[in-house]
Amino acid sequence: MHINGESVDCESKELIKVINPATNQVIAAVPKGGKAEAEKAVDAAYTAFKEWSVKTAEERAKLLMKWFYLIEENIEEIARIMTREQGKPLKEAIGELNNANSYISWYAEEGKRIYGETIPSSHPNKRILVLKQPVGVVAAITPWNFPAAMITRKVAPALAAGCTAVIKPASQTPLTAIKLVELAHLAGIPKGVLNVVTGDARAIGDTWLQDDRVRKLTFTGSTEIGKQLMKGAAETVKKISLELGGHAPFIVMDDADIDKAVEGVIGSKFRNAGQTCICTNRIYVHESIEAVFNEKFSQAAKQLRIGNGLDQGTDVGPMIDLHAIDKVKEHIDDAISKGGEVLQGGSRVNLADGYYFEPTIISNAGDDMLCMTEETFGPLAPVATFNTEEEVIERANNSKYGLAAYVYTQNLSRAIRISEKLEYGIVGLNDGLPTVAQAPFGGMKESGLGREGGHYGIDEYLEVKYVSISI
Ligand SMILES: O=CCCC(=O)O
Repeated sequence: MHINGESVDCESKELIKVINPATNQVIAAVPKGGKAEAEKAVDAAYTAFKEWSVKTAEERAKLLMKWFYLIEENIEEIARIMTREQGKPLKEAIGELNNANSYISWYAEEGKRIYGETIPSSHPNKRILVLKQPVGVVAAITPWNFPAAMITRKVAPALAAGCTAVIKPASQTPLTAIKLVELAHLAGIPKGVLNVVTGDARAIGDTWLQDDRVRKLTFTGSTEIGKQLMKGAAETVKKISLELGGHAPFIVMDDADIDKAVEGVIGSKFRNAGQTCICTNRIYVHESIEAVFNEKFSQAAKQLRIGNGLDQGTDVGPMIDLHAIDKVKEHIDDAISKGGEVLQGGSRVNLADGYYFEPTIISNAGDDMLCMTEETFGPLAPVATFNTEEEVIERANNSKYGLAAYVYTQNLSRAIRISEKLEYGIVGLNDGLPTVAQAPFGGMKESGLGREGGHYGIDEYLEVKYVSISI
């Protein structure tokens, strides 16, 4: 762990094993921190806030950019760490790190543009001045599927805004987080500004929820845990951002460029072995193009090479663990029992004791199937058909989730109509990979609160204050 600029152990001396999902081998162990370590991290962040928050944005940007360049210089090494603890192919790990780093450079600049406002007063002898100020200590709880990007997406705007942070990375993927924080210290980011505590999620999370010095909680993970954190944060009325579950529909209209749609859905569905919150979960294809779409989609999925992410040429790595595999199997069994037909894949792959699963396509999907109503979080692509635009919009919106949706069409009016009607925070219009640092990533309904990325993303770490001046 890293607390107050130092690499530290935990009081209990207990350890958590880190397992490579490609081999099921233990590759490292990290301290199992708890309440004591979580408190120490907040002590450090709270103390560091006093000096960090009054630095100029320019000074903070210089340090953030040094961190950016160190990540860039060490990208291959960090990517290997990520692939070994998380499983994703090395090329995806490098892609994630470039994306993660782009949040650091983007926010290093954006921190310089935290503009206030002056508001004309209704009293002739008054002036109103609006200030934006850092919220204070930020607690970031991050998931295993993006071990770097989910951290920088939170802490880059937080630090640029003048906040300090305590991070709890997922127990499956703490090594990338530790490496990133080590590099931050090497870059000269002062001690206490960025702290990482590994260990018991419940003990650490509860400690931070109860601590009123923590003024902001930011979390990416399941809707179930997000709801618990939201309740916990209410005790001390913290600001919160939640990036929760998704159940993305991928709509292919009859006028779509089918090759482009297939390319889009392959990326959107199978990257990270289907384990991203904006992965396509259910596909709706116009009934007139079903046969040709399914043929091309199956052919493309068949080309994907499954293997250890460290091996050259691997397209799809292992899933994170057995639990993840079981959920995919459950969704496939349920779909088959309800009339689904397996066009491609469908089975676990026995390779080096790892958690591999074939990219799987199921046709004849019905709205009553688990995979059409719940987030699968794995490489399963159910394809359903539809007849009219109104019908598909209604079916796409019929979900408690509202994170990302995808639409493929070449008709401009239709593209705009559908994009406006989809109840989702992100719409990929002829675009299967919409995530970038300058755009406001986030969900509607039970997919979350707040936005990460773009100028919206820094507001999450700022308080608005107005000064009423009588002259
Ligand atoms: O899983 C959530 C993040 C997905 C992305 O960054 O595109």
